[in-house]
Amino acid sequence: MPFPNSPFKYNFNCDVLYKTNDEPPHTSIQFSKLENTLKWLCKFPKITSYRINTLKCNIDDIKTILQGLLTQTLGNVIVLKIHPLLSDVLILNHSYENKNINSHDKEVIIDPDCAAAVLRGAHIYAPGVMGLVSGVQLNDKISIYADLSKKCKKGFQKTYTDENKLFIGNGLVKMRRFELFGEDIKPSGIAIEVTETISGCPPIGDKILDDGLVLLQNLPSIICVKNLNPQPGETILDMCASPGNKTTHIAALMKNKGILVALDKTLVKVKRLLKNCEEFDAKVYVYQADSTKILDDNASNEIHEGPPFKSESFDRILLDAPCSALGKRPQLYNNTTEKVIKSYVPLQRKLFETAVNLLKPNGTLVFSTCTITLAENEGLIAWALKNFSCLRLVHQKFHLGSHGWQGSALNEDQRRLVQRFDCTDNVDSVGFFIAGFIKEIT
Ligand SMILES: C[S@@+](CC[C@H](N)C(=O)[O-])C[C@H]1O[C@@H](n2cnc3c(N)ncnc32)[C@H](O)[C@@H]1O
Repeated sequence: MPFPNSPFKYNFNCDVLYKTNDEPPHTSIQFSKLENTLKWLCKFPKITSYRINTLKCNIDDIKTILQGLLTQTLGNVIVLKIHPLLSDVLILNHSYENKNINSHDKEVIIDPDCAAAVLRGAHIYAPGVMGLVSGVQLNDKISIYADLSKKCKKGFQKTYTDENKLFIGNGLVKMRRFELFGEDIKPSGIAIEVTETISGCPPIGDKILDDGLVLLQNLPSIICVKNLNPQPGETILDMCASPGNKTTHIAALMKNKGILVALDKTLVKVKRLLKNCEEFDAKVYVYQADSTKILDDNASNEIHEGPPFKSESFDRILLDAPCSALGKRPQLYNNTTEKVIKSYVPLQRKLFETAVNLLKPNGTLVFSTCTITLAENEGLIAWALKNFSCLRLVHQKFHLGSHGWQGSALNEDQRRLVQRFDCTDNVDSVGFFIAGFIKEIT
């Protein structure tokens, strides 16, 4: 099948992307804009970025190791560079697409989420495998197909003939059928080692992730923390922190000096956050908490002892809010609904209000989401500016995205201060939004 034009299973009114929850429906939405956005969501980014953990290593050493790995895997095709503006980031441009790679007779069928990870450089882990033709042996060459209908039954053993089967690359078999499928079998580990994909992204992602030296992290996420601008010795709060990709970056920029508190609502996510902080040698005070309920002016505990906290406790706060997460790329299958997409704004407003109260005068608040809807981004910022007169929207030093969308939510000047990563920017990364505020001294 040709590459898909939309990740969404259900059609929804495009207003859900292009208007705030408070506005009446637009009449003038350009449908070509929607079409471009949906196509862009399905496509893989042409850039891969790695953040180096400066608490444990230096970028030149890691560049040499990674370039060695790349050369070993692909020859000298791809050159790794230090990002011109971000001294702790290595980037790979793989702007060619491997359209002409040949397929093999044997095939493996994987689910769409696993396929999206493969297109970004991951190998295929056992849980992502849906079907594998019978008779394959270890190290057989095999072609990889994504099941975009999500109809393939686990353990399927013939050639899959569904019309929504998408060829995404080739690999080598590392697990056989009896190791993958069966009533009592809960397989783990790499099932297929990917050798080439249609995205051109080199399959080295997983090999470097284990030891807390390097993180495969999208540029907008990195820029978000750079704009928070954490300083050694400060008191900083990461309100929605798990898995900790931004927390560990904040700790590195603070050089582990000061107080960094990271919270998440869910216990399993807190455990993951703790593990990552440990792996990255990041000094972080981690707690399980609902960040809408962490403000209490009668609190008598020290900040590093965890919530609740008094008003004006923190120099800087990151609110990387729970959101509809529509910015992930590539996205090959998404069964979300209009109702779910619209459900995040009330929670984001509560979290935001708590953040404003917890911020010291002159403190910095960064709000971000990994989604593209107007309501959760420009709409939320317009609401914040209307309700918190102490807040001033500020210029972001690292501004690589495009400006905010036109529409009733923000005026021209305000739109220039927020940054949006979507199909209108020059970065070609994932969908993301960042706004930075200073709390004025009143
Ligand atoms: C976008 S993710 C955060 C990603 C993280 N900042 C990173 O870069 O690795 C949002 C997180 O918010 C958490 N969350 C949702 N509601 C919350 C609440 N009321 N209080 C605290 N955390 C919450 C979710 O469990 C989820 O882990």
